[in-house]
Amino acid sequence: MSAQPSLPAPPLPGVDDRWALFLDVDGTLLDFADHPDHVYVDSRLSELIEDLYGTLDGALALVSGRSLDDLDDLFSHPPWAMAGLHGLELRGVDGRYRGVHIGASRRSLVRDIAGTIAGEFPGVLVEDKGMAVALHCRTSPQLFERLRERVREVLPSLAGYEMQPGNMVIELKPEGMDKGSAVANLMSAWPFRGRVPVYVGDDLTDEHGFSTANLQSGLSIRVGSREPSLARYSLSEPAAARAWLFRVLHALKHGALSHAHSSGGNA
Ligand SMILES: O=P(O)(O)OC[C@H]1O[C@H](O[C@H]2O[C@H](CO)[C@@H](O)[C@H](O)[C@H]2O)[C@H](O)[C@@H](O)[C@@H]1O
Repeated sequence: MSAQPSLPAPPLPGVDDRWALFLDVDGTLLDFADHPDHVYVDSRLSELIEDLYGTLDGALALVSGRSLDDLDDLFSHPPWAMAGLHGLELRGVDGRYRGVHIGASRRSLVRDIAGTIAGEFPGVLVEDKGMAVALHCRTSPQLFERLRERVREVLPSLAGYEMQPGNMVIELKPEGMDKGSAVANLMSAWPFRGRVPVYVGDDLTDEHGFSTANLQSGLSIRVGSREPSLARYSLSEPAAARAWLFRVLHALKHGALSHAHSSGGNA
């Protein structure tokens, strides 16, 4: 497959632009670590998100493959809206929870099957996320394709579940929701309704978010260089995404910084 032309860096908002920000977490706001628990949200990042949330009158959401419980721990129980487990869990800015429910016996079946597969692949780590389970191979990336094939084999015994590949991870998750649906859902109500959706993400699951942003005349911003992508803009890495978000905050509050004063490179 031929490479896509390189994507431009995203624009900054004007002070009167009514953006709604949808931010993926791992690989976008946070640099990758070898273990899901080894990531850290420093005070600079949490203050940045808090400030953006206030400046956007609440129109900011995290959209992640992590569970809401995990996001609450990482971001210290924030007030902003969050979609967890790729949209299977959704909590609005009003604190109301809407989510898929999967019974205990099904959860334990999925967990058991994932545990069996991990046992066959030394180096693969199981992350139990409740109704979804992730099999991580970041420390043994050569296992990714075999792991994907093995998970594909067990899918017929897990009706209602689907395989979700990601960055050095293969997940088993209930069908029927994705990040794009979560964004569309949030965009249908206050404080998001009527704003321009701006979706920033790095992974395959974020393509659904890019699609929704594009459909709603918004901005789709890919972090990294994964191809192909529906994104129309790009930032090179999480550090560039964070630097761009600082400039977005400044632009919303005071107008865009001149190039000479902007910090951090992007695309
Ligand atoms: O949608 P996201 O917020 O990007 O979450 C996607 C997955 O992120 C986590 O896994 C990824 O980050 C880990 C920590 O850096 C890394 O070790 C792993 O290889 C990555 O795939 C999280 O653990 C998953 O549950 C999320 O689905």
